[in-house]
Amino acid sequence: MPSILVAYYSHGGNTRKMAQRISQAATEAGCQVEVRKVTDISVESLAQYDGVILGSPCYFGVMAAEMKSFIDKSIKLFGKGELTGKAGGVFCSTGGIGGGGELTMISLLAGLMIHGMVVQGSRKGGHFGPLAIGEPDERALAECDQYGQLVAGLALRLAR
Ligand SMILES: Cc1cc2nc3c(=O)[nH]c(=O)nc-3n(C[C@H](O)[C@H](O)[C@H](O)COP(=O)(O)O)c2cc1C
Repeated sequence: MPSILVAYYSHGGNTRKMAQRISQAATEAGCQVEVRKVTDISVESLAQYDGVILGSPCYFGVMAAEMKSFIDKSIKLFGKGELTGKAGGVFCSTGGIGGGGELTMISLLAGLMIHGMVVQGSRKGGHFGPLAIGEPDERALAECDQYGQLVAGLALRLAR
């Protein structure tokens, strides 16, 4: 069974709620999933998973500093390509439409892609990943469900 880490930063709880919902959906889709706050884990631990999903609130149009610091520290895994070929995905919580949520997700995706990860997009809803405006509502939670299933499906196909 492929393993997935959902690693997030959250101060107010909105991004954490998305992380939990994505985790639940990916678990139901057949993966073993762990949810962790980025400030509680080491970057070295990333290497043990088949997939990694990163989530951050949008702060001043970009990801939170705690998440950027975590991604920067992942340079330790870059040299040997320890994340290359793994499944990846992202999500974001923002304060308002046009507040930088998509920019935040694209920069999160860049972090995964630069490691050589295979990232999941979406035809429906948020194309770059689930995006919540404030506390995740039913629309955002449905996107989290769909996205958790998609990334789990990707991890399952890559593990074959
Ligand atoms: C320091 C800070 C900067 C923020 N900057 C933005 C911003 O540029 N655009 C926006 O839409 N929301 C912004 N917000 C709002 C947060 O993205 C939003 O409240 C989010 O849901 C917080 O997620 P959390 O509950 O997981 O911490 C900012 C919030 C804080 C605390």
